[in-house]
Amino acid sequence: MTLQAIKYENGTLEVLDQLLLPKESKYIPILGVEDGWKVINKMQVRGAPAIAIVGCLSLAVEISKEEFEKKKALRREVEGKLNYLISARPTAVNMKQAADHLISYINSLDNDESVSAQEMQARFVAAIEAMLEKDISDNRSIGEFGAKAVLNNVTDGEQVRILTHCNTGSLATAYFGTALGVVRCLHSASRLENCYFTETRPYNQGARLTAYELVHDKIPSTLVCDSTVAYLMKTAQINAVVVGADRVAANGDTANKIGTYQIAVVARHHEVPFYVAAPLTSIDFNVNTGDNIVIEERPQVEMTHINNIRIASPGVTCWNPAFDVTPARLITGIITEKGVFRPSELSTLQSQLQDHKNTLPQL
Ligand SMILES: CSC[C@@H](O)[C@@H](O)C(=O)COP(=O)(O)O
Repeated sequence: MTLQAIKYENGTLEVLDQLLLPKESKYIPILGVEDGWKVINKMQVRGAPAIAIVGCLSLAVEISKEEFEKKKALRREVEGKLNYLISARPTAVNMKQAADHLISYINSLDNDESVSAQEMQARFVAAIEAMLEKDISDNRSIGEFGAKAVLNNVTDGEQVRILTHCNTGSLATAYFGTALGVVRCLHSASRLENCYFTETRPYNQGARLTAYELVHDKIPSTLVCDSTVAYLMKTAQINAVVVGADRVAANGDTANKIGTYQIAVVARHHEVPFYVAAPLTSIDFNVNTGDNIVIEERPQVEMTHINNIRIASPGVTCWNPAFDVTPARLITGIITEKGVFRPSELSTLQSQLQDHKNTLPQL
């Protein structure tokens, strides 16, 4: 049984507090948008797809409790609150894509005179609830396409050694995961020899969260320090690197957890294929290249302290960017729910992105 970080049922939402993991598994009740914004901003919930799902579900929780006599009032509230949720963290694009789509949807319901205020409210909440199921099925497809791509490069029956970074599993998505979904698929096909994964300083998504998931699922795995990657590739014959994404630019440049770029450089040096696994909602066709992606900078205290204990010398100055951008030329393929694409093929995906939008409630 894979971990469930987001629990939602009939207008009630709880999220696993990822700041307490692995010491404590405690769920936080989310009573509305303000709670949703806080858990995202404090990184109690993190990972691009999970941020979007929790943000939108927090809105569903809030508006489910309200009564709207006028459709315009509902539309205004939805638009204002979605824009507020986008501001919780800037780099991952999934919340923004979800907000844009939901705003178009609420506008279309508002303009449709046959739809009452109550029906508009119910249909809007149902549209958000559908995101959960869609994320799970997209992750399964990403896992299958990714496993196939990795296995294409090895002989029949050979087991593979994968390296991943950060946390991209059930804790970062609705369920199953993206890059970690690929690892899960390889493992269930008995084709995974080992999954190596980095600590991912300073928030330690690897040591705390990926370790928690892999141990929980009994997947063969080894934790390495971030600084071990080059030596690992020299000595362990890694078959592929698979990482997630927070925002993929139209040219394929990819923003992901800090440290991803240096892993891609090392992978190229050692001729190891480097894959990005991400749903279509992580691709931002409005941004031409990675130079235009805003990189979030986090508080210094995340570097100087671990669990409130100071590890860095007092008075030191820190720089704590949460993400970096891997240039498209270092990326072998982008694994999506529609298949694996070279960065140069991304433009052909734009029409499929339109299909994806059409699978959500018809506008
Ligand atoms: C499926 S999660 C993909 C990315 O969001 C993930 O790799 C990552 O960088 C998460 O960063 P975080 O700062 O923990 O939200």
